[in-house]
Amino acid sequence: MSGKDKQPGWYLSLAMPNVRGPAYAWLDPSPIYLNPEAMQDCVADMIRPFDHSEIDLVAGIDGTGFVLGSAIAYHLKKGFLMIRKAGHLAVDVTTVEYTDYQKKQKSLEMRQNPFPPGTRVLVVDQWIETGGTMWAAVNLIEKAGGKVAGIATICMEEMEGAMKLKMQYDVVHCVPNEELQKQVNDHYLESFKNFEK
Ligand SMILES: O=P(O)(O)OC[C@H]1O[C@H](OP(=O)(O)OP(=O)(O)O)[C@H](O)[C@@H]1O
Ligand SMILES: Nc1ncnc2[nH]cnc12
Repeated sequence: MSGKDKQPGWYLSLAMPNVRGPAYAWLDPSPIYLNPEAMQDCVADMIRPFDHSEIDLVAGIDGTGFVLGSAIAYHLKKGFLMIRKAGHLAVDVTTVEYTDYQKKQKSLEMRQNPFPPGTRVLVVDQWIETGGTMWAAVNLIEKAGGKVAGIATICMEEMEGAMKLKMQYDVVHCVPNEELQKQVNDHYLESFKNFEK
C-alpha cells in the first residue's frame, strides 16, 4: 500500500476476532506483527507524539507487551525493562497484585532496583482493556522511584480504570477516530466481517 492510500490506523483491520470463547481476549492483534508494513506503522504511531529526549528507558509487560516494547526500545536506542507475570524472575523482585479483563487475580513482578531514582520510563503493552494490568505496572515503576514518562499501546478501551490512566499520564494509542473507538468499546470491529466464512 502506498503512503497516500493509507488511512490512519489502517493496520487495525488486520486484527482477528476471537474464535476460542470467553476465556480469551475478544480480538487478536498479532497479525499486525506478521505484516512488516503494519508493524512499522504501528510502532511509529505509538512513539510519534512523545518527546523522545524525555524517555530514559522502555518497559514492556509480559508477554505481548514485550513485542512492541522491545521494538520501541530498539528504535529509540534505549534499554528495555521486562515487567513479568509472576514466577519467572530468578532474582529479588517487587510484586503487585491486580485483576484484569479475565477477572482473575494475577501478579506482576519486576526485578528490584532496575534503574536509578527519577528514571523516566515509557510503559508499553499490547492492549488496555480494564486498565488493571497497566495500573499494576505503573505502581511497580513508581514504587521503584521511577517516573512514568508515558504509556503506549495499540488500543485503550474506554473503561473506567483505563480512563483514569489517561487522566494521570500521557497515553498514546493507535485508534484514529471516534467511530473506531466505539467499535473497540463494543468489542466488535467492522473489519471482522472480512474474517467471516
Ligand atoms: O487492561 P486489562 O484488562 O488488564 O487487560 C490488558 C492485558 O491483557 C492482555 O494480556 P494477556 O494477559 O491476555 O496476556 P498476553 O499479553 O500474554 O497475551 C494485554 O496484552 C494486556 O497485558
Ligand atoms: N489483546 C487483546 N485484545 C483485545 N482485548 C483485550 N483485552 C486485553 N487484551 C486484549
